[in-house]
Amino acid sequence: MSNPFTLLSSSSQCAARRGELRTLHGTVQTPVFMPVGTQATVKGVTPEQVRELGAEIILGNTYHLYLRPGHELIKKFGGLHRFMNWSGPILTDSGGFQIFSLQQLAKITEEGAAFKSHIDGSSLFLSPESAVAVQEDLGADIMMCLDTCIPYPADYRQAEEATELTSRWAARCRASQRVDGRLLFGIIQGGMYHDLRLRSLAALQEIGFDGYAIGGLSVGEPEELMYEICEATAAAMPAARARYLMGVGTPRNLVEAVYRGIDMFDCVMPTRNARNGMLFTSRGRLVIKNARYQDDPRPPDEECGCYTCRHYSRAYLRHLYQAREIMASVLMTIHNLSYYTGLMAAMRRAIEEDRFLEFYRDFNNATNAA
Ligand SMILES: CNc1nc2c(CCNC[C@]34C[C@H]5C[C@H](C[C@H](C5)C3)C4)c3nc(N)[nH]c(=O)c3cc2[nH]1
Ligand SMILES: [Zn+2]
Repeated sequence: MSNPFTLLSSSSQCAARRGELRTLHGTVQTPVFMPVGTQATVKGVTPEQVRELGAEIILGNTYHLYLRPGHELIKKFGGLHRFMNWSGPILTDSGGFQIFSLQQLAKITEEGAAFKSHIDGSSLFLSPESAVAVQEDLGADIMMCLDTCIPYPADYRQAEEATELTSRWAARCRASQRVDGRLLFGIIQGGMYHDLRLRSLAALQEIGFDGYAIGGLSVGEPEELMYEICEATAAAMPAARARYLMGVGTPRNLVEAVYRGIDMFDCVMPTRNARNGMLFTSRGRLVIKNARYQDDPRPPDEECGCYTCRHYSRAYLRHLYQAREIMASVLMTIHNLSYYTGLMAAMRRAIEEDRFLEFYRDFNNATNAA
């Protein structure tokens, strides 16, 4: 299998690296942040706005689309790209995480995961084979194996059993995949146990995947522990393949993880927090409903060139938010996603110019000062 990832340059100072990932719908520059489009839309913004604010690839989800409107309907409409009018790459998660985060409703067996729909309570089942088939019906460019996301904390035996099941499911995902140029990533589990992480990675490499994800992090563990597991696992992952840290994270998390050699990220924070009136800026976070912004004429972030920062004041955004206007979510989502894509572009440039350590220090000084 040819390798879709090209390593363009590596920092001489740390594990940060600059690459590109070729997919059927275009090439993605890494490190990259992938905005989340849970139900076939990046909430509150059009695909044109998502493209305009700098996103190259978005994330969809098997679990939600499997439930509503159903992957057969989307397939009938030509797949997720046509259905949602997004012509760029799409990565879909397998649904493993949702099934386990809806823990109380799921029953895990060797065969797969039986669970109750959170929409109408109907009984559903996802096997490794059906999870891959649904992602193929959706037309995903990058698919994720069905895995068991180990909760935190978990004892060694629980983590070991779940990790070994994830490896057996990964082999079934790979074996059931159609040969049509779409990419399939394996997901490393292992809980917070280094030996299980290495065992999980070795089992996935034995099967062979187009890229590898670090799963089972950002599940409530202390940030320092997330960095420790991320660092040790990334260092053991094949340098020639893309590395995806699932569900991460805050701007600081992204910088710390790129420093440790991660290439790809997804997180609901920029979009979800925007809808809750929380803005990310180069000077730290800004909670727009705070009375201090009532007559503040400045844009959210004076160093940001996004549509929202070019045209609107904090006072106006606070007014919209207090008035529960739809435009509040639209404008603040545009800013937060622009901030995230801007941060990734700045990191890509810093790695290209081999000055990532300087970038890392400046970022910490700016956000610590806030
Ligand atoms: C937040 N921390 C975290 N996330 C995680 C995810 C989901 C990634 N985002 C996809 C997702 C998840 C939800 C919310 C949105 C849309 C859709 C449903 C797909 C992003 C994970 N997904 C899988 N398959 N396995 C994990 O171990 C895992 C660990 C995570 N740790
Ligand atoms: Zn902005």
